[in-house]
Amino acid sequence: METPARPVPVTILTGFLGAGKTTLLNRIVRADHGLRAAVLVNDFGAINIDAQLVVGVEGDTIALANGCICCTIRDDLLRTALRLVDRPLPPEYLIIEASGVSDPWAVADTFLLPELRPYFRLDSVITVVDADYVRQQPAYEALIVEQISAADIVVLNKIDLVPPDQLANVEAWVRRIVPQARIVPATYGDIPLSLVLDVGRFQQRAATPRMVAVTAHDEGHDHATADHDDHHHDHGAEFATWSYVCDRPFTLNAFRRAILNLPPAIFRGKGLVYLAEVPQRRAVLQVVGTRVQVTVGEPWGDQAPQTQMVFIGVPGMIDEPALRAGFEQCLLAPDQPVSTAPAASQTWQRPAGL
Ligand SMILES: Nc1nc2c(ncn2[C@@H]2O[C@H](COP(=O)(O)OP(=O)(O)OP(=O)(O)O)[C@@H](O)[C@H]2O)c(=O)[nH]1
Repeated sequence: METPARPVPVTILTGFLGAGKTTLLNRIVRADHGLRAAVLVNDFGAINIDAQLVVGVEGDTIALANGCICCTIRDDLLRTALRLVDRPLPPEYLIIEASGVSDPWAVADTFLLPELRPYFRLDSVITVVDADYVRQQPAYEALIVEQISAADIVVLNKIDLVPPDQLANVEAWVRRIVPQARIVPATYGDIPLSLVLDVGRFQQRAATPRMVAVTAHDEGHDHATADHDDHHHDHGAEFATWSYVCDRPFTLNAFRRAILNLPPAIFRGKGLVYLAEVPQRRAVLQVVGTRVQVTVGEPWGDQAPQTQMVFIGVPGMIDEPALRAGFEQCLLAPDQPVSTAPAASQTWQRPAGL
């Protein structure tokens, strides 16, 4: 394999489940950057929903599902990256959306391996933070802090959902974890492209030792630092995923009930939904904590209508038969009438206490 004249710049998008990485990625790929970009999307669940939600990439979108590129399917990342540069027309830019459970240090490390180093240049690690929800995940705070600590740029997202004093608190908390990073407040990942692509921030800090500030749950008690070099663990122990696929349509009202009845142990859900009320279009489900969005999206096109959903939650607390039974009850019965009024996009609120 020939070494390219200019190594391909790599941007790693990271951040906890539901923070807004795919939303930001969509903005980046739709923007007018004129680059032949390849996009690599990693979903922790068995189905790669995110790759189906990324639209309009000039080059291509490659899905890496059923594991995390920082640990269980790290070799897939290495092989895929090598295949990209071996193409007759290699990409001019590579954007990687890591799964919401991944450790960005480990993803970055892969690009520093001797196999990849000649072909790629890490440009920056961008960590997307959900300003509304980030402090409400105490069980996963260590991972969230690790993701933030790897950032060259923090996109402080969802500022539309938080009052100014909460925003100031979250920003101060982020600043304590990663004092050297640039922090960019945003709504729906709406930030200038010049702040995220080809910014060369990774190199600037490459010489500094990798020390991660670990914060206590109690605000203001930031304490020791730790070296995270060998942190390639399997996330299977920390997160459980469950997927549901079905070719028959749901009715919207029953689906709404099933989603609002999801157990609190499930804090993330996403998928494409085949709804009887809008059979010709893909409905997109998004569950982040208590917030649920169902958006009526693009026509199914060549794809046969099919519900594909992934749910992520606390291991040992997801009753799969009960979940399956709940969704089977949403299926349209053969003689059941369907509302002729087309279903519009909806926002629902799950009960608090999640
Ligand atoms: N209100 C609000 N919602 C947002 C914002 N940004 C993203 N969202 C919504 O948050 C949900 C999750 O966004 P995604 O972009 O899928 O999040 P993600 O980080 O890719 O999630 P994972 O794939 O689980 O890691 C979607 O319903 C988005 O529409 C924002 O700034 N404000």
